[in-house]
Amino acid sequence: MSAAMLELADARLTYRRGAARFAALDGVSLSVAQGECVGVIGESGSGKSSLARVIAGLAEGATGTLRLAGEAVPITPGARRREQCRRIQMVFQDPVGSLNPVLTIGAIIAEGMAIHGIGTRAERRERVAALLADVGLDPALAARRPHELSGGQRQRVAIARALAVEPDLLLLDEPTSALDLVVQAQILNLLLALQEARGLAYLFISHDLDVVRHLCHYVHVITAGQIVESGPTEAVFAAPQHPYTQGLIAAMPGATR
Ligand SMILES: Nc1ncnc2c1ncn2[C@@H]1O[C@H](COP(=O)(O)OP(=O)(O)OP(=O)(O)O)[C@@H](O)[C@H]1O
Repeated sequence: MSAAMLELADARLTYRRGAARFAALDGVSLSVAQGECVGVIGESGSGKSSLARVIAGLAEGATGTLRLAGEAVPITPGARRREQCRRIQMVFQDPVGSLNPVLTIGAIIAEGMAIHGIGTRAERRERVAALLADVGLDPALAARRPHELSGGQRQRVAIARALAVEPDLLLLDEPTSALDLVVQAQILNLLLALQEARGLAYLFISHDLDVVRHLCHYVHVITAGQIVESGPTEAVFAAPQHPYTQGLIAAMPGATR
């Protein structure tokens, strides 16, 4: 196994609930190697999105330590250097809400490259066309706007936008949950192919156990802001140790009870 691309240690995030404090993340540690897909599974409210937000540098008040390829990266929003932000990109669940409706697809994909000073305007245009082809879309779609695309096409655009700035780590937060099953399978296969071609590290967050089983090498199970079980995906699915994991797997459609 190659050296860790992402190392997160003792991540904590609390929210205020009236006068009380509530721990959405309660000491989470995990790592992802280059070329590896690590899954995080748990039910709604277990802390999965909070985890993604902390790693992406979007969670005010988060504590813990984060390293990318051995380099310390601040965990607090606003403290990261632009170059550090570039290296971690996120793909969200909702491909409608995450794409700016007034921009063309080409502008959406090129925006990050411009912010990070990648290429000239002409080079960026060329790169947009290549990225659209890489994610299985017609480069002519660059001139369209998000509302003219299907849900699956929009999610391909979101992936192209993330890849445009050449990240080391992709944070995938329920990237296929809003899609129907056929399109979901196509997007998962695309993610697998892109990972193989580019050696990316993926942190894949999902409540969908089937999807995680299909895609991830290693899996963490989270509940109430804590990881309660971790292991190679097949081992965890074949012989879950923690009662919470056992319950999740027993509740899967098609599980033998
Ligand atoms: N801004 C916020 N203020 C207060 N509580 C919050 C906030 N965001 C999330 N929470 C709470 O923190 C806990 C973890 O939320 P989080 O969104 O991380 O869970 P999740 O596993 O991603 O759930 P889902 O799959 O439904 O998105 C939940 O109990 C949620 O209600």
